[in-house]
Amino acid sequence: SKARPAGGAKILVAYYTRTGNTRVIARQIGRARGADIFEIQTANPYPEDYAEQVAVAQQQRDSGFEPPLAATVPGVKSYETVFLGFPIWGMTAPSVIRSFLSRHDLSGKTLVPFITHGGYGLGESLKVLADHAPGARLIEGFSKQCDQERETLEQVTGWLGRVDVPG
Ligand SMILES: Cc1cc2nc3c(=O)[nH]c(=O)nc-3n(C[C@H](O)[C@H](O)[C@H](O)COP(=O)(O)O)c2cc1C
Repeated sequence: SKARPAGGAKILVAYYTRTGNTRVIARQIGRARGADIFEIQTANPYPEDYAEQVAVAQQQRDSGFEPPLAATVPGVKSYETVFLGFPIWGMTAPSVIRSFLSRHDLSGKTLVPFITHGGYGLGESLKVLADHAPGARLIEGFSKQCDQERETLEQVTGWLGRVDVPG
């Protein structure tokens, strides 16, 4: 646990990322507020392949599955404020965010979302937070459009189709 101003509230920054966009924001919040940082991870890794990941994410979203977490936050009770970060997947929060909220009691805490998306907005994600952390004080957070893996892959595929090299 990092040093923080005397009398300051204890802050946790918990985030999930696949391609690193959300991590950039998490680290900046951590630096600026002297907060503890926790990377949310699934016990079983998701597919590396983008198309496979989209299919898994959609299946887990539609079935309401909560994938097991690799680890939980030690001493979550001691935090007064939780910044919670994630990308938008299939117009909502990734399933692992529901797992996280089910496994950590955030009642009485201030919950501040920070969300990255590929251009289609926040979808159902704020409702997921309200439903799965009903005792938390959910305040307006931060959101930002970021690079999309799909777009990068399409552009690279297009470019490679035009590259005239042996092999
Ligand atoms: C499985 C999957 C589903 C996605 N679905 C959406 C979506 O519904 N709307 C959207 O705007 N972006 C969508 N994206 C794009 C991500 O939200 C965006 O690239 C985000 O910044 C990724 O954050 P990260 O680098 O922290 O993983 C999706 C990405 C993935 C991998």
